[in-house]
Amino acid sequence: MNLQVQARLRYGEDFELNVDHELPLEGVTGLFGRSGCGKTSLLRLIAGLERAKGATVRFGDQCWQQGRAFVPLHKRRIGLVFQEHSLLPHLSVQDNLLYGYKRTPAALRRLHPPEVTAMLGIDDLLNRRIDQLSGGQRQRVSLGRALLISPQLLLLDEPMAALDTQTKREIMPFLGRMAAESGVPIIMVSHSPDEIQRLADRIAFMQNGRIQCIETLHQSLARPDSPLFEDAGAVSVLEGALGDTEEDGVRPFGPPEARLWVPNVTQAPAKPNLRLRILARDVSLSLVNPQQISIQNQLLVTIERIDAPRDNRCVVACRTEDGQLVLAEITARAVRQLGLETGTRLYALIKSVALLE
Ligand SMILES: Nc1ncnc2c1ncn2[C@@H]1O[C@H](COP(=O)(O)OP(=O)(O)OP(=O)(O)O)[C@@H](O)[C@H]1O
Repeated sequence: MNLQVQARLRYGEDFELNVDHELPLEGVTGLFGRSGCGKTSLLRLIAGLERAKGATVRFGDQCWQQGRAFVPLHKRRIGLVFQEHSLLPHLSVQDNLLYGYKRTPAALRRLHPPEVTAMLGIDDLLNRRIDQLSGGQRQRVSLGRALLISPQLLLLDEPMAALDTQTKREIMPFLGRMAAESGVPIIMVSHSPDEIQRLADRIAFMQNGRIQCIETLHQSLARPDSPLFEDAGAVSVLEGALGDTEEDGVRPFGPPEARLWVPNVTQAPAKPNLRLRILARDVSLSLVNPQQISIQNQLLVTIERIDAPRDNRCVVACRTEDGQLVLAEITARAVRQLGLETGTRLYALIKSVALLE
């Protein structure tokens, strides 16, 4: 099922949103781009908060806008969460959560308070007033309230932008869990590569009011000029199962043929599907199997691509034995001296990994 959006929306002389795309309605789609590129405008158009003349917005086989037809926000059954929470300050957490739930016809309710409060870790807060909550707790309640109208679609406009780094880290696992467990497709505005790498399944890259392309996260990370590399250089995101902590305090990640070890920074139970981020500059390459070396994470890989050098450094894209891509950033001189080329089998030595919970 797809969301079809075709619209032109002009603000004064300087900005025009001009889109004609279909977004798959499955998992998390990130709308990514610089400030002012039109992400929020597109989200408002999808929500029905903005009404562009002549636009078409179709959700699967439902027509939300076309010709004279226009379905208002409250009839689109969309859950909305913005940067700043929009909770009702005079009501308790419980009453805020139930506000939309009670107004949703019983036949349409698919998500219910007990599962949503457990998913977002807010069971203990139900009797508090909104002004007795931290910023992160308020955003979790906002997410809960949006989910409890059993929406067909969740629209998140930088829900973590107003939070400090520590609180963002605290809320990220809840957002991830919500995306995986609620079954509701999510469109999330973000200008943070970090958030996109953690949460998105696909990304619509926006620039100057247009969608440049829509790619899966892995397609985007496989191209050398990915906009997701702006912050920290080239990055790989591996997906795999996280095992239980072993005696010496590390946890296995991924299948035996592509096994990595991660420090036990989390008390999280073993999980079948988690993401791990590796910065390309933290990966070295070796033609021999290094035995006496302190780096524990060594993967047998095959070179798939060597990018043209930039500032005398090359990104080498390597395929792991379980079919994922690990990027290594090494000097052009090392590429030459080791005689590296497409198809070379060698070892990727990974100095540091970060779990994206
Ligand atoms: N109601 C409005 N009237 C006039 N101009 C507007 C209006 N809303 C947005 N704009 C302009 O349209 C452009 C796109 O804004 P929009 O908020 O969609 O961008 P954005 O990508 O979401 O930015 P940010 O990441 O900073 O939130 C900006 O130049 C903005 O100033």
